[in-house]
Amino acid sequence: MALFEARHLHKRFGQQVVLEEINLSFEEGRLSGIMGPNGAGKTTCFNVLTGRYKPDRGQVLFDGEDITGSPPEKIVRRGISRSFQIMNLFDEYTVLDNIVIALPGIRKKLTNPMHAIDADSEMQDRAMDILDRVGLPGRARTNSKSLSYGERRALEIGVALATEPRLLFVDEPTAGLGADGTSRLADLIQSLKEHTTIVMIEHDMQFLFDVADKISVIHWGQVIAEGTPDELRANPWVRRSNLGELN
Ligand SMILES: Nc1ncnc2c1ncn2[C@@H]1O[C@H](COP(=O)(O)OP(=O)(O)OP(=O)(O)O)[C@@H](O)[C@H]1O
Repeated sequence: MALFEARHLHKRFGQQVVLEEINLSFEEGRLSGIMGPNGAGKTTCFNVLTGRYKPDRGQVLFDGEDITGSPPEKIVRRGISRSFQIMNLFDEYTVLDNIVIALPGIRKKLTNPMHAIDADSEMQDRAMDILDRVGLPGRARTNSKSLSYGERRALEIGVALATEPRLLFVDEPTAGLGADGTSRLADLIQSLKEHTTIVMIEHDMQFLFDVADKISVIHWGQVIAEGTPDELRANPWVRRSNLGELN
């Protein structure tokens, strides 16, 4: 059984049907990619899958349970986390504190998190482990506003990992990164894949084809092609389409 499934999702905004009939399934331990032309509805689909929008029809199942229409905070508690396309960090806090305040249980444990964080060595250790995973251990005490763009993206993924998700949704992680940043991010994603199930929207097809185990192409509100990177490279529609350079 797939860890996560979307069945017959339909979503419209006013008269505009954005998701017509979306069916997706994501296997545990895999990296699943979603691609498609601009405006195809990829982010809307993520918003429905992670509880930000309710679908007009259809079902979302996580680990066999129906989570359709559950609010985002409930979905996070079930083990689904999301790293946003738009940066979502506390700029005035250190890199380490950004992770600590995302850890589960922090709000319960400390009445005033920012004042007591330094005294809580268990939380600090957990946060340092996450910074190790995302390649930022040397930046723990740096103010997050001083990070480079690529480091911010890595920290954002760290914040999403802090909730200890079983499933991590990542929206366009390479957006705004140069060649070096993209290559570092590819290494990071490859190492995260070993422990976390990931679903990723990505425009950079070369990047996606390098890291994904399976890719779904969304167009006209439907999944129009699906398969391994090799299968998709051979797919006549994908080859003919103007989605990007597949080589
Ligand atoms: N909250 C909203 N209200 C009205 N229309 C919306 C809303 N969110 C998205 N849309 C519309 O839905 C369509 C799909 O947008 P969406 O952002 O999901 O596409 P996308 O595939 O993620 O695009 P891109 O690749 O450019 O990020 C667009 O026409 C957009 O204007």
